[in-house]
Amino acid sequence: MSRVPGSWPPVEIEPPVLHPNAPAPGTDLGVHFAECFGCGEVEGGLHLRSSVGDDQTVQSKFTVTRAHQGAPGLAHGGLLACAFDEALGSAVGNLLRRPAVTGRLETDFRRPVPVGSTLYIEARLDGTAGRKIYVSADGRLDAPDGPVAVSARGLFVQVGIEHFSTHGDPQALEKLAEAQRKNQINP
Ligand SMILES: CCCCCCCCCC(=O)SCCNC(=O)CCNC(=O)[C@H](O)C(C)(C)COP(=O)(O)OP(=O)(O)OC[C@H]1O[C@@H](n2cnc3c(N)ncnc32)[C@H](O)[C@@H]1OP(=O)(O)O
Repeated sequence: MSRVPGSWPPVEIEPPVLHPNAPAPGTDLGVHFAECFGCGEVEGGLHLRSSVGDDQTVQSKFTVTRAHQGAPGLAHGGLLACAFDEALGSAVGNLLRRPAVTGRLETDFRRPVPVGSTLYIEARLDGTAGRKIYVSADGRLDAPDGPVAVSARGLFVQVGIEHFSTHGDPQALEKLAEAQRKNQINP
């Protein structure tokens, strides 16, 4: 359920088709990039942890610390949006294994998220339309069946791998690709 007006996805979509090498339900997805603010070992980062769920979902967990505050004792909304960007991106990257970036991210903040609470995020693939990949997620407080505190929906746009080398850090990208080849993760 969303408070954002308009139907979702906003265009006619194809059902998502999982990559043949997509990890099976239950697989721990680990860290996709050690310096990622969402899932890496970054000081003050979100340290979000994800695994594959059933029915084309990724389940993620993120514990709010004092480093994530906006108002005293409460999570900053922008950091919560970051957690959803990561969780949605993880669903796209791991289940479809198509290189993609966030084009649009909408968030509904429905309950305050206190420091010390853990957000249980379920991200699901909604559908694709050419290069456009539609995903959505709910984040529940302190338990997988807790009350929904934040909902999000996003459009990811498939890009060529040159997007990352042209606009990012090609050397770091090559190092990451090498590590992934060794671990046999991602194409
Ligand atoms: C295992 C991996 C785990 C990864 C987890 C990490 C998750 C974190 C993900 C991120 O945060 S990525 C970083 C934040 N995003 C960016 O930096 C993207 C910056 N934007 C761009 O680079 C370009 O705008 C973009 C690649 C998204 C699109 O540019 P393009 O020139 O390639 O495509 P174009 O603008 O023609 O858009 C393609 C389609 O998407 C649509 N589109 C793009 N942006 C849109 C938007 N904002 N709203 C609605 N539709 C949008 C656009 O209308 C069009 O629709 P049609 O095909 O129907 O014509």
